[in-house]
Amino acid sequence: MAALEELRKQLDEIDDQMAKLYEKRMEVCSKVGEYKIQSGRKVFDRTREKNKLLDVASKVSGEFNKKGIQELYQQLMSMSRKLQYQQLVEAGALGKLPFIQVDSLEKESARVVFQGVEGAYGQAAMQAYFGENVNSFHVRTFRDAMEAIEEGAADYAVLPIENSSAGAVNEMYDLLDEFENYIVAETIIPITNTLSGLPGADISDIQRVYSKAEALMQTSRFLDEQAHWQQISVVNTAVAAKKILEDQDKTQAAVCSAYAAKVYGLSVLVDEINNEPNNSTRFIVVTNQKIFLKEADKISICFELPHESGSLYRILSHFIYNDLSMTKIESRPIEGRNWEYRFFVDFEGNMAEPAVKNAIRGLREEARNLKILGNY
Ligand SMILES: C=C(O[C@@H]1C=C(C(=O)O)C=C[C@H]1O)C(=O)O
Repeated sequence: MAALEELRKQLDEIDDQMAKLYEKRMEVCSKVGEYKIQSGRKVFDRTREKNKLLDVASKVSGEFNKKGIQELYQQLMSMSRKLQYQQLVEAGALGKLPFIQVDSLEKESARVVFQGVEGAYGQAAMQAYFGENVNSFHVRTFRDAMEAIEEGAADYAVLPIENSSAGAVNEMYDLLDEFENYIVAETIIPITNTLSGLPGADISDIQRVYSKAEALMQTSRFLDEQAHWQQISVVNTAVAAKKILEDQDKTQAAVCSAYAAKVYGLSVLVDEINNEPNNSTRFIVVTNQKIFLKEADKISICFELPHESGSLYRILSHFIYNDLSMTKIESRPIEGRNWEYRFFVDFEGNMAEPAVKNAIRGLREEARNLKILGNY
């Protein structure tokens, strides 16, 4: 016991020195920051940091210590950069915001596009955000919707980005990177499947059930209880509902939303037949203008990283040191570059806040092809 106390005393003495040296180092870094503000030089100097890591590693012995001191210095230099970015913010040297702040969106006169057909969940999400009387049209694919926005054929698109049980809609992430369109809002709607049939039909009449394959799977427990029901897959839940109306056959039913049932004049025979209750989908509202709402509190970005050990760690440190809470991270393969990835990160904040400006500044310097997908 006495030996431990003695050793800890030694550690305390060393740490006293280290703390003083840390403070001294940061003071010098702050002078470097002032110099950079005056001279307009960039905060991050990749070559200098690389050399510094080699230099400190050469001053200690053994692989374990070489790695350890490099890790320590990566952290020290990251903190030094954070301090300098803060100085830049305080000196007002961060320039204009990359997006224009608006008080509200012009919802009434807007023309909005969704993917699918009448009665699709995308339409329900659109109406949840823009109201039932919205001026809208629909297109066949997500890409068609993104093109309609880019060309200006529509002011906004409402598109799914994530389902609570099935996860990310991968194609949307790729399209957000590819197109110069931006997220301005999001809306979450419950995805509650029903069994719907012709008015007057009874559940005992049913012999065939139509729906999209995913919806048949999401409701498999309910459907499989009726062993004699034939399950038939069609392209869309709303298409299934439409078929029931057109065929006028009481033995047929659709697995679709209550909304699609309403659109095609069907009766809900059994409500909420999902295996998983609380199944919901998050939809984003996309436009071709770089705007954000005053009360926006979430930012989505994407970036690529150099193939180096620690590069993701260094990027993520910008969130930590600016006290920003990261809410989501996804990665997608980069087309044409096997086993390289583009990262998509959501974090809390508004672009007008200094901490966010600070983080974006740092991220832009250190990540490749940083793109701000929107603040909403
Ligand atoms: C302090 C500087 O700024 C940054 C931080 C460094 C450090 O803490 O040693 C090194 C290079 C820069 O990325 C500098 O440019 O010297």
